[in-house]
Amino acid sequence: MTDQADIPGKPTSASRTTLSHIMTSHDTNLLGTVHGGVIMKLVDDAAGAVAGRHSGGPAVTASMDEMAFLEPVRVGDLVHVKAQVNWTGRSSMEVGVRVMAERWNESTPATQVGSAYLVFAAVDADGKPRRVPPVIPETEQDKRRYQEAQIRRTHRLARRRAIMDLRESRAAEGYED
Ligand SMILES: CC(=O)SCCNC(=O)CCNC(=O)[C@H](O)C(C)(C)COP(=O)(O)OP(=O)(O)OC[C@H]1O[C@@H](n2cnc3c(N)ncnc32)[C@H](O)[C@@H]1OP(=O)(O)O
Repeated sequence: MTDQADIPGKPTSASRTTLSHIMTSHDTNLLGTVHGGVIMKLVDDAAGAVAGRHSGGPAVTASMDEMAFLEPVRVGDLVHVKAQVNWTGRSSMEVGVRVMAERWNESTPATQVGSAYLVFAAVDADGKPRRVPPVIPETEQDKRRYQEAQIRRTHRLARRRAIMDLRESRAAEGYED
């Protein structure tokens, strides 16, 4: 991999994307509202487009966390999935997603119905991580999101390290689970 300092940065706005979709009866759960998995698919699609655009090539979902469903989504809702790169590491990008919904045939303002944070890894033709351009936050909101993403990154790594340490110590004590 080349040194990241060689890769010019890209502003947040260069890859920010909105994916819009009208919910139909095919999207419902047994309660009659829209299935959470349908929303998660749209979230992954929008975030994947952003990660691909920012990194200039293929990118895969490494994790999805903090998927929050704030309000039920209904048949006939026009859903807008807004995604942007919040933060970049060496080969990974945190993409923040905000899910908005409005009635498809009414001019009332859209309300927020969900949010999520996903980590994508940019990969080469062999599926190995490759370096990504550093994201350049532009607005104060972008800068806040960058700082918050760094906090989430620190917590993800600390949680993973703590769990690995626990497993290693249990294995050393002879536990086989
Ligand atoms: C768009 C789609 O639908 S893709 C389909 C679903 N996704 C997939 O199939 C991906 C399957 N997973 C993989 O291919 C691999 O695990 C990869 C590419 C994500 C990571 O590969 P690894 O060999 O573990 O590479 P490595 O440990 O160097 O991680 C690469 C980067 O991803 C980050 N990363 C890896 N796993 C995770 C995770 N679970 N959560 C958050 N970040 C992660 C690392 O911190 C690292 O970031 P950095 O380079 O910015 O420091």
